[in-house]
Amino acid sequence: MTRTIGVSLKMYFGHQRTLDWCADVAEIARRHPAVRGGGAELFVLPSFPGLPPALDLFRDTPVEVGAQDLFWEDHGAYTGEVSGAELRELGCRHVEVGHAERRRLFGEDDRVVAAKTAAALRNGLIPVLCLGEERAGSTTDAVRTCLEQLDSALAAARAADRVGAVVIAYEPQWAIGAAEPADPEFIGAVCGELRNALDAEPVLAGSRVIYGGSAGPGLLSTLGDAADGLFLGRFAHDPAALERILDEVVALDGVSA
Ligand SMILES: O=C[C@H](O)COP(=O)(O)O
Repeated sequence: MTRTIGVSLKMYFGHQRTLDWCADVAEIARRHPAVRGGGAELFVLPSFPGLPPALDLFRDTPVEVGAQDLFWEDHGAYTGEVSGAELRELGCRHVEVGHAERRRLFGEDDRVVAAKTAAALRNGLIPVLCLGEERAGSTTDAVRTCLEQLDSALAAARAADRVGAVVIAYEPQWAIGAAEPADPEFIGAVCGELRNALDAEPVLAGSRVIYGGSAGPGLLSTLGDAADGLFLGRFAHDPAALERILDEVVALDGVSA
């Protein structure tokens, strides 16, 4: 099974540190058996100014580069915004939509998330659609919240008949920026239900369900096949930690082979 491993650098690094991190990760990707053998699909989301140099640094690797946000229109008088059309023109493959921090700090609501998801798909980008409940509770409640968010996020793309493969990043909001991820059994239960929902819709074929929220080395080995991969934040800041996660992909492949 191929594991999808995404990293968002959020706004943690300055420009030079972003370039140094990308160069280190590109060097790992060039030689690591998980990446070379296709066991791991890696995507990296730096800040906007980091995109062109990151695309250059990863050019001779299979690592995909994407953005952390986009605007819902493709062109026009929208000071300060960046369109999906421009991201695609640059060579981006992914774009993150609906992260809890954008909802909480920038007032993005379901309508905005749906418009941005549609803009991503319309421009040939894979939305990394962040879903997750606000407070810790039962798996049933978490699944219900995520399915409602998924439905709402895809509404505008459905209306435009532009639905396609997405990466769902299941991120319980209470586990983001925490010391530990959610309980692996809990993660597996929610990701399993999200997988069932995706499988029920042929138009979403090729979609992935990955887990984010204080994910780091060790989690993937525990999750096994319960999720399609991880969406990493702080615990991928050290490239060596990311390499350990890729080692886990190799070990898991060995187990399932
Ligand atoms: O974008 C990544 C997620 O929000 C997780 O971040 P974190 O691992 O630093 O909690």
